[in-house]
Amino acid sequence: MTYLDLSAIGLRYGDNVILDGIDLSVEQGEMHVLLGPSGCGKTTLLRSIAGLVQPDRGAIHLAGRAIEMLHPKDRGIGMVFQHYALFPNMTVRQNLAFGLEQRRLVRKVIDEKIDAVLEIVSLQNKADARPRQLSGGQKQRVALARALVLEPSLLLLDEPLSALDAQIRKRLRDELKRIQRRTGLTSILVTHDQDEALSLGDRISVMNNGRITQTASGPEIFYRPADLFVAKFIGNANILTAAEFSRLIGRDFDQTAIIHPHVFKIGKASEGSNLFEVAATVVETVAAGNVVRYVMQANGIMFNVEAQSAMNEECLAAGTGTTLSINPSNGHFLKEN
Ligand SMILES: Nc1ncnc2c1ncn2[C@@H]1O[C@H](COP(=O)(O)OP(=O)(O)OP(=O)(O)O)[C@@H](O)[C@H]1O
Repeated sequence: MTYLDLSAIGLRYGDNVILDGIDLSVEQGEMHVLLGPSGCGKTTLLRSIAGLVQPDRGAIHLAGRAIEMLHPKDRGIGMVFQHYALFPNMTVRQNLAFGLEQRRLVRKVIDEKIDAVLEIVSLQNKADARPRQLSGGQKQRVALARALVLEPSLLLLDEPLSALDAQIRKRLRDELKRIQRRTGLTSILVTHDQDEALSLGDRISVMNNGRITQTASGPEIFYRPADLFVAKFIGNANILTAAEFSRLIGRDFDQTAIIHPHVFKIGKASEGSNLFEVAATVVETVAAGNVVRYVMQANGIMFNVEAQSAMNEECLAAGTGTTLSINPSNGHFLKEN
């Protein structure tokens, strides 16, 4: 069931079109990710939903109610930003109590709600700490708890992990997914990081120049990008023009081929199959833990190949000749303009 519905949202700043007629439906309980390069309008779209920016046109419905004319505080929407914006002189409990006190709830109810949400974000033992005594990851969990404790009907997350270092970022990413599943809170998360989008999003909308180019599940976006922009932005697929792919496989072909590096198999094709076989030369080898990444060349075309590596198994050295097989049904093909 559609829970949040955006229809024809448009916004200009002067002559610049920032949001160019955005239509988007988000299901109840969904974690929806807005993914796109810097400046494509992700944050502006998120702020439009929250009411912090007023679009020039379009309608926004949340749980069946038109909200585009409502004041931000009347929309029942929670927001978490990249920078935590916690009150530095207040404890974690006081930071969380702030919004609840404004709602004039009695102390006992406030404390119960705070305890419940601290348990969700695993910070029960930090209730009396001040922000300066917390790590970046813990501060961001407090910021998340502060939004959750107000029981919003929609949660908006604007690059919530991007100020954190790589290891904490990955841990908090997994935790965020767990918390979102546990609370069942309909959420929209903005990021420009494809790994984050693919691991967090039930569905992903890829944005470019104020438009949504594709909305689909992570695997669909990854393996079946709707256009070249999405193909280039997501993952590390080999993108070969029709002419290049024709040269590679030695047959006429009239579409751009999107072939992920792990789709190439090292070794001969099994007989009777419809696999293509090409003779290739290893140009470069990088052993990266459980995978080996190769740059290979065949018929004058360079491309990336990725193979699983086993312990005690030699990788192919640069200069080695090998045979590659490709199953075209594991590739994705786009008509050329
Ligand atoms: N108040 C404003 N006045 C004029 N232009 C603005 C304003 N706010 C944003 N913009 C412009 O709108 C465009 C979209 O900005 P937005 O912050 O939504 O992009 P984004 O996709 O979130 O980028 P990033 O990932 O870098 O945060 C940018 O070109 C930006 O310069």
